[in-house]
Amino acid sequence: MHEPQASVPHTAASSANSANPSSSHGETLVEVIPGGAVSGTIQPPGSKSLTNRALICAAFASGTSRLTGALRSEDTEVMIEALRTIGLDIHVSEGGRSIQVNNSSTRSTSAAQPDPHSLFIANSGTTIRFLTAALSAAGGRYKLHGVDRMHERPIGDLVDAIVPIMNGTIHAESTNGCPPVVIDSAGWHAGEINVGGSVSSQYLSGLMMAAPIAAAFADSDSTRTTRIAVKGELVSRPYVDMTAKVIESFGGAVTTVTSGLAAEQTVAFDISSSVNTDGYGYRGLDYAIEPDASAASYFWAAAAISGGSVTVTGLTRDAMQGDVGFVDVLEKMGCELHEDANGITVTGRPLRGIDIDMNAISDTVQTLAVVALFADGPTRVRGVAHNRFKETDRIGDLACELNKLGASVTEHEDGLTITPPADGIKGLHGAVLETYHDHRMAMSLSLAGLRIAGVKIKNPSCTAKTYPEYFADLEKLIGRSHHWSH
Ligand SMILES: O=C(O)C1=C[C@@H](OP(=O)(O)O)[C@@H](O)[C@H](O)C1
Ligand SMILES: C=C(OP(=O)(O)O)C(=O)O
Repeated sequence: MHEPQASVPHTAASSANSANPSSSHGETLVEVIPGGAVSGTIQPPGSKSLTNRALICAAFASGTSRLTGALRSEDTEVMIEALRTIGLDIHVSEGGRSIQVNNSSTRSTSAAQPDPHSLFIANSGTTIRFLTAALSAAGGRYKLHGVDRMHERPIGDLVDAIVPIMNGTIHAESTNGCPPVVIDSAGWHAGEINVGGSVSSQYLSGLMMAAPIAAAFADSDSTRTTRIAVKGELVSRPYVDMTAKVIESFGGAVTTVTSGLAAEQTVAFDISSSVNTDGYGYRGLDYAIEPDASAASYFWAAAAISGGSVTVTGLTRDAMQGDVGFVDVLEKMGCELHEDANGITVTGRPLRGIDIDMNAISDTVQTLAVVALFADGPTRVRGVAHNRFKETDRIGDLACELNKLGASVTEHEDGLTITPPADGIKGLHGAVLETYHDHRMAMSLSLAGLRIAGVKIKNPSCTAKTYPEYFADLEKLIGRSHHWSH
């Protein structure tokens, strides 16, 4: 797998609502046809973050684990393929929703292996960060590499955190501490870990999940507690709380420490695990995965933009994913919310611009930015400097594309201000928009087409990273076809 591949539908070309193809430059474009209020009920596929966490824990758990409601997409496929490469027996069924991880097989994590395992992880941040930590703890020789953009996404803070506690060598090969990552490890030794948290929370999450793996491979201890302290700021905090919950489901224990820390340490986590008789730090189990809350943001946004009413089922405020908090952002903008045991409904109302810190829910910034085009005044997004290190620069590139639609978007070091035209929607117009191989750019920008004619999204198959069926699902929800052109 080298370039994202999507099973995208080409249905609209023959539909009554579709227009004629408007581009013939050899590129695929998708255009959502403007129409009325979007109302309906939908359930997105499983959470990427939970699927990849559960896969890591299951791979180092005793016995068999069965994950249900899992996500099948490029980001989870590269994780599964990497785990198979090191010897895991993984069966995928029910269209990817069910994943069985059998741990009766022998993992190939011996430091004596002659050649490093070559693990291709495309552009999956969770996969490379979680595996770097887990495999350095398990021991063995690996080279983790991906697409060009992955080799520009930082991992230096994670490598620097591992060096002092690992027996062996680990280094990031590209400039500025970016992948490929080369590991030659005989496992971790005991000791406190310090990690930077200002670029990505995934480093900390990876180390937390790796701690029970390291304990399992230690000769002497059958129980071990590892302290992992964060130096300075910690971004995307809800993902760390999610990590703690997954670790606990698979048999570990996590305690949050906020006092008695050294200078510069802002928070620490004590991860405890006991190694069972099979020699694993985790215990296999049946594990149900929530629908993806970041994916849900597009459908809630569709209601907000169009003045409709959309229910996303399978997600409530009790969800483990912080991104369900996106509904509160929409409420702040004027939308109405309704929650019951079944899910959360957003009903669109006249939208007002807001000033909001989105550090905790940064994957929904692009969704919000598109909703903000239709508000009565400017929206200022703060606290998301880390969005520059994702699939693309999600501040600069986002501002560039929104400006093409007629809004006035200013870039700040930590976010952006989206100012809709003075004459509102009349001042917005269609454009051909770049997606920068960023699934969230494609999914969010396409929503502008719900109310603006001629919004054409380039290379929509990049949604395969986390949501291969996105445009098919959107089409079902909005009840009319979008139009494809080549
Ligand atoms: O831990 C996770 O599952 C994730 C953490 C976030 O990354 P950062 O911590 O880099 O913000 C988020 O953007 C990503 O999509 C998934
Ligand atoms: C940032 C993202 O992914 P990752 O960091 O896991 O590649 C994302 O899915 O928006």
